[in-house]
Amino acid sequence: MTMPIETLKAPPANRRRWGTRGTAAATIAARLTYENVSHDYSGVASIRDVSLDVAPGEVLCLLGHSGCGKTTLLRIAAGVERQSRGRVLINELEVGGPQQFLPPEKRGVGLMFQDYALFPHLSIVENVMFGLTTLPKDIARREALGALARVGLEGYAEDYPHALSGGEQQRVALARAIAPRPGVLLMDEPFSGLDRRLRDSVRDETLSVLRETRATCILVTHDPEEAMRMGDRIALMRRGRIAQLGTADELYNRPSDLFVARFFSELNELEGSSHDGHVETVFGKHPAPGVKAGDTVEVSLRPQGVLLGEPGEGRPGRVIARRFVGEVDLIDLAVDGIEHQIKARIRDGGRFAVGMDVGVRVDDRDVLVFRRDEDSDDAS
Ligand SMILES: Nc1ncnc2c1ncn2[C@@H]1O[C@H](COP(=O)(O)OP(=O)(O)OP(=O)(O)O)[C@@H](O)[C@H]1O
Repeated sequence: MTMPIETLKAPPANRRRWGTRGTAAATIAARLTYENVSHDYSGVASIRDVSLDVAPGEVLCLLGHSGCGKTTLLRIAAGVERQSRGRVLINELEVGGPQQFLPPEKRGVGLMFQDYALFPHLSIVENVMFGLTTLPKDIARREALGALARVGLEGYAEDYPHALSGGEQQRVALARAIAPRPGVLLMDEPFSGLDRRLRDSVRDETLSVLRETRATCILVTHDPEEAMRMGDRIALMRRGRIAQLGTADELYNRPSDLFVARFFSELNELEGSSHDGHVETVFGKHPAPGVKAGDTVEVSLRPQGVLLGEPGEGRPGRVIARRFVGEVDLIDLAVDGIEHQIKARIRDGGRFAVGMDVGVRVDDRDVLVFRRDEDSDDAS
């Protein structure tokens, strides 16, 4: 399509900037609680007995593969979906459950969706005023302009959504979500429509707006890095349940099972024998607190924990393939005593040419040991 030349002119520099930090209107953060919530769609379970307490002002990331129930859990808190069992409470008041069911507009909950859901026929400021219908019009307009100023777009108040880039529309959607000062803000994949280059700065600015508003926030994402950057805690979901709840550090360094570990990193599988307090692999002994001799164990090795050196420095190995992927090289290795190839992520890996003999050691912090659980598998 040919665009008229005047619509192609570059945006003024200040249009790319967000507003002044510290100027977003603060809210009274609320506590959001799910109590044994389950949900079925036509008899098929999508949420299974989820209990979760989100503290006032906390940013909690709901993380998981497609179809694991993240959006459904969000919709249940918003009141746009009615759960089959269990209760949702805001500040200890039942807002969805057997006693009462409050509609979305009565819950003090703000929503922000992946597609931003701006109304094309309303101007930017009218879009932001949309959730402020209980206020007199002049006050609603002032609040909306204040929220737009915080995201750096007050100069575009009278424009229409189609004139804005995807990143700017995202900022309008954020302004609209915070303008009514919700106690709880629910965000469904709010950055997924943005290109990678823009995403990092938009995430940081959004987080800073969230901190200023002090709203309690649940943010849905399928991207582990995003969850680690944004969340005070992460709830990793699997098939309608919470697989693990904790800080990024806890989930990454102390994953409760292989599913959680695999979500955050590619893994090499190793044969290992169990002993009291440690396991033994071709790379030697690795600490494994809680493991007893004779336990059936699954041993995995993160590619970033593979250390390469001169032949003789560790287990004999050979470089089979190498690919430079930016910050690291991905190296496939044949290692003496292991039938399958081992993957390594190596900084400055250019010195390891294909065919070269190397010595292979491992960093024990990247050796993960799980006692085998008969029910465990890796599906979402
Ligand atoms: N309106 C619906 N009717 C029937 N089944 C549904 C409906 N909405 C969701 N489901 C099913 O419920 C399960 C959970 O869906 P949900 O959208 O909550 O997952 P999700 O983790 O948000 O996935 P995605 O990341 O792809 O959005 C899926 O199996 C999905 O097919």
